[in-house]
Amino acid sequence: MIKCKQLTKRFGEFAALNSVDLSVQTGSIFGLVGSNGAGKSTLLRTLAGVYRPDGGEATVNSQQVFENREIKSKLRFVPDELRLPRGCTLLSMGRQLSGLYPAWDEAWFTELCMRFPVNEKARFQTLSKGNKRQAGLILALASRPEVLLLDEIFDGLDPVVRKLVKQLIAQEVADRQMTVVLASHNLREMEDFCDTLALLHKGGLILEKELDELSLHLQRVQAVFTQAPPIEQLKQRLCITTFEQTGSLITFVARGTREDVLKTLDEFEPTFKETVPLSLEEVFISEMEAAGYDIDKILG
Ligand SMILES: Nc1ncnc2c1ncn2[C@@H]1O[C@H](COP(=O)(O)OP(=O)(O)OP(=O)(O)O)[C@@H](O)[C@H]1O
Repeated sequence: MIKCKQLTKRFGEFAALNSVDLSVQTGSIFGLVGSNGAGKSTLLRTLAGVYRPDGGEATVNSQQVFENREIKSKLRFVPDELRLPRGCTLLSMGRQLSGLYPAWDEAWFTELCMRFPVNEKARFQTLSKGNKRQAGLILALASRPEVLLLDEIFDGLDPVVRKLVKQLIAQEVADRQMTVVLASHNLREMEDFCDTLALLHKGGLILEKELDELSLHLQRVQAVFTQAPPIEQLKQRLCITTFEQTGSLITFVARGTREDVLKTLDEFEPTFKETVPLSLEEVFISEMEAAGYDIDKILG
């Protein structure tokens, strides 16, 4: 399990991470979202042991990560801009890393090089941005890490490769209980992939929820009434987060299970009712507004 307790990281006087508490279950995929400068990369780098915390702690399996060789050998971090020594290729890097990571799997490395459309013999500097990312991920996966930390891994990848990346990671999580933390700006990308999502803002964690919990407890409902319903009473009976009325059609988002919300709505005798799925972005926006945050200022 990964844990951050009151984790703080400063650059000079500026706190890029400010007393962050979070835990990531072993064998889960944890998504970090937030606007530019929220602290996502700093959090990943601190979890990877690149930065020493200035306060609190970051642990993997109850051990501090910073300057801990044993933990670091089980963990791989793929930064958003991977830099490798001049002149090296994916193949030559693989040879070097095979001696450094005890769990390195050469057969898996060869298979990954075949499955990704990247030239393993080309000089790394000459690869495209997307191919560099793929190379970084191949090197990380081939070392069979227990913990995989990914910064904007989907950026610059085409849809076919994005799907392959998701498949491979999901397979490693299912087969070996690998734990994944990934940062992204793109909520939609995380929607069908993460078990838990956390939102960082100005170095603080403002929301952390399991995806099932997020989507099961908010319903968007459309309903039609022959006679205007008592709106205030309806709002009181249902825990409504957003409400709109266009003629006889009302649309609202309410908290609760689908069954409970529709049952309560029946008391007002609509002539028509249906629930419409909410996107993860909409769920997040409702949750943020409920927590008193101005979403436009946060997600930019
Ligand atoms: N090495 C550094 N020195 C000084 N300030 C830094 C350093 N690294 C990050 N910061 C600052 O810390 C804050 C958080 O940066 P970080 O890169 O973690 O954000 P982010 O959420 O990953 O942003 P983005 O989505 O733009 O990549 C920013 O204000 C950034 O300018």
